[in-house]
Amino acid sequence: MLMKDGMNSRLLLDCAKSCILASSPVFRRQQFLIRCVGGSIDHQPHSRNMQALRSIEVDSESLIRAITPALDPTRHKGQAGNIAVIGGCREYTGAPYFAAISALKIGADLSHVFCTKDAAPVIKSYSPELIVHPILEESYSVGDENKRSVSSKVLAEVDKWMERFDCLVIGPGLGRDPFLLDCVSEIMRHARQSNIPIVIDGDGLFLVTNNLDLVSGYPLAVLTPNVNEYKRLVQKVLSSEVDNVDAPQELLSLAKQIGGVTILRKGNSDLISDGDTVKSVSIYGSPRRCGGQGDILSGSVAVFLSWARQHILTADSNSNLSCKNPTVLGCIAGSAILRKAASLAFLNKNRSTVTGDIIECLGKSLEGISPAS
Ligand SMILES: NC(=O)C1=CN([C@@H]2O[C@H](COP(=O)(O)OP(=O)(O)OC[C@H]3O[C@@H](n4cnc5c(N)ncnc54)[C@H](OP(=O)(O)O)[C@@H]3O)[C@@H](O)[C@H]2O)[C@@H](O)CC1
Ligand SMILES: Nc1ncnc2c1ncn2[C@@H]1O[C@H](COP(=O)(O)OP(=O)(O)OP(=O)(O)O)[C@@H](O)[C@H]1O
Ligand SMILES: [Mg+2]
Repeated sequence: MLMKDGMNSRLLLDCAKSCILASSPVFRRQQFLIRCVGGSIDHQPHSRNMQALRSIEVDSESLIRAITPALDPTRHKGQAGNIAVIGGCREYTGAPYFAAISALKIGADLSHVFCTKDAAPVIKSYSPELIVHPILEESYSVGDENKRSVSSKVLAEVDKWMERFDCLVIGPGLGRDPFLLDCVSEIMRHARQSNIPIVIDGDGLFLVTNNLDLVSGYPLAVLTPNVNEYKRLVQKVLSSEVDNVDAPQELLSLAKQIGGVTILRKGNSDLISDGDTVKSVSIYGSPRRCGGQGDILSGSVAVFLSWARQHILTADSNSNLSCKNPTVLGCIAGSAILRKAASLAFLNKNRSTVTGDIIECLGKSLEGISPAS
């Protein structure tokens, strides 16, 4: 293995782990299967693409060390982050929980969930750590004549808290009920007026793809599409099918076309662009694809984005970060921490790894890069 300039021992350890795992028959079979279905699900099957990805790979560990705040005894509750997840309905209670608890496990001080009335007791029962607001309503529980008043009530409830949040995560487990999505559109408009960053995932992406004006031209918006969500976004915005040969260029065009929002395209490498620059995070994660990993990512990105914003505001001009966009920095850091946690969880649990196991490794994953003391 060649030692590159500046490659530290941790990176070498990562490479060594990757090599050991890459030589295992199960993992090789997995990679083979992924390549077989290549074009449609994987955005790095082509050698041209792989070369391009290598050239835009970032040193995520240095970046994480730079933006992670010290555990300083002079700081008070809230200064390390107050995050709100808007999601959780009759069908889905796991996704908002995963996103909100991940924010706390990364190091945010407070994590809220705004969900439907049915989902709230369930989410509360998962964890006393979360602050759960049972305020959203779906069409089945609201008569047509009440829609306007219910909608104003929902918005007033969220507005009471809005200014206190460092970032909103909109969409994990939100569902697709039209009335609920109308209310969430209003919440997004208010967040935007207050200059609060928004991470949009899951059903939030379903909403935004059909209403691009909600995020278009808002530099504090982050979209985190998975393979299906990305396909829908490309079809809608670029009026074409996904191009797996020149993935970075396509992502750049997409982000630019939506007015400079930041997009994190999830896959075997995570690709990030704000329409100006493209970065890749390819550090080894896990071959396990259990549902919920995207939810961990959205909660993690929200915290790192808030920290990056704080860092940029307070750092002197000598700060040696090559990129100064907090949304891009948040995406890089969130992706790297999730992938490291997934790899740690997989080392212990192998095929039985589930999302909860990965969440339990988030702290260790960050500690390995930026120790608390
Ligand atoms: N433990 C949990 O609680 C977890 C909950 N999760 C939550 O699940 C939600 C969906 O996220 P996902 O990742 O399954 O969406 P995705 O890959 O686009 O779709 C897959 C296929 O399903 C279909 N489809 C989806 N919704 C539909 C609907 N309402 N009605 C009809 N069809 C629908 C979809 O169809 P299409 O959109 O292509 O028409 C596609 O074929 C989201 O809120 C997420 O946060 C996850 O985070 C995992 C852990
Ligand atoms: N093929 C892959 N190889 C390695 N890692 C991957 C692969 N696909 C996704 N990941 C990792 O898993 C994370 C979540 O991506 P995924 O596509 O599972 O999101 P999702 O479908 O939105 O998840 P969720 O089930 O939470 O909705 C990505 O950020 C990436 O780090
Ligand atoms: Mg998802």
